[in-house]
Amino acid sequence: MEATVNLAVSSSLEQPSLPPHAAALPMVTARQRVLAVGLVGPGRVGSALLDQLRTAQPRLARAGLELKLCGVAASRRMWLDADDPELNGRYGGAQTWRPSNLDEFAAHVRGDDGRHALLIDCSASEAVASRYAEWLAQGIHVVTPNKLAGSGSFPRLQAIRAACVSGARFRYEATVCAGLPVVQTLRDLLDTGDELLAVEGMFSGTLAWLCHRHNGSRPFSALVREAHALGYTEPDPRDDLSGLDVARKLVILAREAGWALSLEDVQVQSLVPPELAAMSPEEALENLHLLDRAMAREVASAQTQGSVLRHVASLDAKGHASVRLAMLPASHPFAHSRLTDNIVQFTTHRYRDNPMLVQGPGAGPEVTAAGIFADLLRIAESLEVR
Ligand SMILES: NC(=O)C1=CN([C@@H]2O[C@H](COP(=O)(O)OP(=O)(O)OC[C@H]3O[C@@H](n4cnc5c(N)ncnc54)[C@H](O)[C@@H]3O)[C@@H](O)[C@H]2O)C=CC1
Ligand SMILES: N[C@@H](CC=O)C(=O)O
Repeated sequence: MEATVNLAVSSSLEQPSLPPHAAALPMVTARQRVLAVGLVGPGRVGSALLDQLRTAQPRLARAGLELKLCGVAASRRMWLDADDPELNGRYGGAQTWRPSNLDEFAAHVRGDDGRHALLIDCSASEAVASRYAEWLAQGIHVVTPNKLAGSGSFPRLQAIRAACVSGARFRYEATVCAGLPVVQTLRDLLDTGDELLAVEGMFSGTLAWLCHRHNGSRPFSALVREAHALGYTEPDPRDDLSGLDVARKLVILAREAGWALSLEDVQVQSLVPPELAAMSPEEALENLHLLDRAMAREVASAQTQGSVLRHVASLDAKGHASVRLAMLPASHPFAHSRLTDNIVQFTTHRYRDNPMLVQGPGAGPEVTAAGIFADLLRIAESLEVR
C-alpha cells in the first residue's frame, strides 16, 4: 500500500509558523542542532510519522533541534527537497516526484556539508534493509520499524552493528510491539547488569485485536480485513496470521539479549491454510474466507470451555521459542487484554519472583510512528552542534 504523501512536508524548509502563544516565548539564540531526515516507505506508518514530525517541527526548533525533512522515497518514486536552487531547477522545482533511487536518496539526505543525517525506513522491504550497513558506515543514522534486519540473516545484522563504528546509530524500538518501550526496557535491564531468563506474552497487535473481537458473530476473514484497514496488520496480513511477525519479534529480543536465535529455531503454529499460503499477496487478500471454517471451530471450542483465545509466545535462555494460539481460562491475566493490547513479561534475575510487565496497544500507524519518533529524538539528543 502506498499512501499519498502530504507534500506540505516540503515547507519544512520554510520558516515554520508559530502558534499564537509562542510569540511570547524567548527566541532561541543558541546555535541549533540540525538533523536532515529522509523517510523511505510512505505507507500507513510512514505517513503518520510525517504528520507527527511536521507538527512537532516548530516545538523542536524552539528546543534547539531543527529537523530538515528533505526527502521521501516510495518503492517507485521519490521526492527530494533542497536548499539548492540549481538542484530544484534541474528537476523542475522541489516537491517533484521522480524515479526512486536509494543511492541518490541517501546522498541527498546526507548532503555534503557535514550535517547530521538520518534515514527512517518505514517499508517492509528486504532491499531497503540491505542498505543499512552501507548508510551507517557513511555516518547516516538509521531508525526503523522494519523487522527484517533485526530478525534476518545474522551476518547482515553483525555488519549493521559493525558499521556503527562510524558513530552513526541504529535504533529499532518500533520493531517490537510498536510504540511500547520494549527494546529499550530490555536494554536498560541488561546494561544495568540484570540477566534475562525468559520472555513471554502477547506480541501481535493484530492477533490480539482479532482474538478480542472474534466471537463467532462475524466471519474471521471480515475481521482480518478490518484490522488491515485500521493499519494493524503487516502489509501482507498472512505475516501476522502465520505467526511469522511474532517470531521475528522474538528473534529481535533474543538477539538483543545476546542469544543466537534465528527464525528457523522458533516453533510456530500458523493459522494460514496451505492453499492460502501458496497465493500471491493480492490473491490472498481476496481469499481470506479460507480462514473462516477453522477459526469458527476454534472460537466455538473456546466458548464451550468457558475460555478465551489468545495469541501467545515465549522465549527462554535455552533457545526454546514458540508462537501459538492458546485457549486460556477467563481468570488468566492475558484474558483481560483489550483491543490491540500487547503484553511483554520479562523474567530476569532481579525480576525472577515477580516478572516485569510492559502492556498497551501494540499496533497501528500512530502508536508505531510515535515509537519511531522517540528513537529519532534519542539520537538527536546525542548530537553535537555542527
Ligand atoms: N502497522 C503497524 O502497526 C506496525 C508496522 N510496523 C512495521 O512498519 C513497516 C511499515 O508498515 P505499514 O506502514 O503498515 O506498511 P504499508 O504497506 O502501509 O507501507 C509500506 C510502504 O513501504 C513502501 N515500500 C515498499 N518497498 C519499498 C522500497 N523498496 N523502497 C521504498 N518504499 C518501499 C510501500 O510502497 C509502502 O508505501 C513494516 O515494516 C511493518 O512491519 C512495525 C510496528 C507496527
Ligand atoms: N502487524 C503487527 C504490527 C506491529 O508490529 C502487529 O499486529 O503486531
